[in-house]
Amino acid sequence: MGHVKRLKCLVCGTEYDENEVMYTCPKCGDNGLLEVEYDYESIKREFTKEYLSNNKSYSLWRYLPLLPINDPSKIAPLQVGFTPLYQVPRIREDLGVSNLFVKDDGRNPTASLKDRASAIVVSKAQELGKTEITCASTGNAASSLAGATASLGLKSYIFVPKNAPKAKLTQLLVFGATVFAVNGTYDEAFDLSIKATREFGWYNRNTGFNPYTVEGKKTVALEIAEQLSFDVPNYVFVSVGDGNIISGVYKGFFDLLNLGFIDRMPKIVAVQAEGCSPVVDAVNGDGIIKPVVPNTIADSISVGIPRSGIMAVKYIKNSNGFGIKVSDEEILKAIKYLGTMSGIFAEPAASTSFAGYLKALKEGLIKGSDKVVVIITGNGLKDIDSAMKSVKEPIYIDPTIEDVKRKVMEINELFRRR
Ligand SMILES: Cc1ncc(COP(=O)(O)O)c(C=O)c1O
Ligand SMILES: N[C@@H](CCOP(=O)(O)O)C(=O)O
Repeated sequence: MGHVKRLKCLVCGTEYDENEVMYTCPKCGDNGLLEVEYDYESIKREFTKEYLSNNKSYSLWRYLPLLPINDPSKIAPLQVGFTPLYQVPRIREDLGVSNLFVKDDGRNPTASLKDRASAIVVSKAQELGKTEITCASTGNAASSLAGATASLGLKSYIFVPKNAPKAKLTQLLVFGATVFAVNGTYDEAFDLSIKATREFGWYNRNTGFNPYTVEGKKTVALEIAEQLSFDVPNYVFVSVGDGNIISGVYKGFFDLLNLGFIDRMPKIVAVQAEGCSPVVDAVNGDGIIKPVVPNTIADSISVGIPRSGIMAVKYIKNSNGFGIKVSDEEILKAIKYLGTMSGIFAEPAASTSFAGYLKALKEGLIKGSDKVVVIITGNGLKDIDSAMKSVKEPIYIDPTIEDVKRKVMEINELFRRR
């Protein structure tokens, strides 16, 4: 058995046994997000530094005692997690900063951080005997769910906006999901998937509904802490849509604090696009989420009604973090800068966190000596049409060495004139 003590409603505080409820608090309805609370004293007996040093698993299952899994024989087989934490030396030198790290979570099996949540939810579904799982998504959560269900032979029913980036749609189809391409927004797809859950009895993975997505996403923070030998950063920069990833980041560090692995919490920084910033506005304002009509190139964070928003705002404030907004132009520039200076390829929603870091540094909100981790949440290959907007066209040539020579001379001439 796992070490979950209870589920607690974030809104009214009612406590439930983990077998008592499946999704949100019955008293508060769809707003009643549940937090998963653990028996830290029993975890402490199992999960020690010695346990970690003897552990040969380099995936999120390395942290099994800290996860809500009761039957480890049911866990999903894809290799999720333990993504690289880079020191990015060229960027450090260019910006004159000494302590920057970039966590590349685009290196997960379906190329986004969402794999962490899907691994847990699908394993939970197996424990519950559910073979049909649904979710609403802008594409990444969906492809992670479809990949995880494919690995186990389960069925997935996916609701995505019909204009989701083609690579994300392609992943879904290749993984064999049943795809409902909704003539509407992600927010509409979300409501539809909840209705379908109630209609057909499918298990639902949706963020802000299923309490276990945060538990999967928190493993990114557990890894960051371990990769930094538990000397945690001052700041962690996270792109925000629904606010579920950032809640997971907080929760991971919070668990480690309660277990005595770390002695302070990093400040968690939310980054959103100027055209869709309900969480940042709430964090920097009165704390209340006001839904918006999204308008940003970063499709994955194009979320007008942040379903984990209440939790995200609470956690960001608890950590003494802050929120920052960036323009679409800054998001595209960050894709190019990160790619050119580190070899890391981020999709727009993922480069948003890095754009926020650059802006916070420029505006003096953080110092060059601060220890900072920027999380890259999804791979740039997910949305090459947007990435192409951040770069120039290639040099088109005839297949002759003369043409190559001519172009090289032109390039050298351009450099001389600069
Ligand atoms: C690549 C990427 N980055 C960031 C986010 C934001 O995560 P959240 O919606 O949990 O705030 C998402 C998905 O929502 C995403 O797919
Ligand atoms: N942009 C997200 C929306 C939902 O993702 P989730 O993991 O928070 O449920 C996506 O990737 O679809």
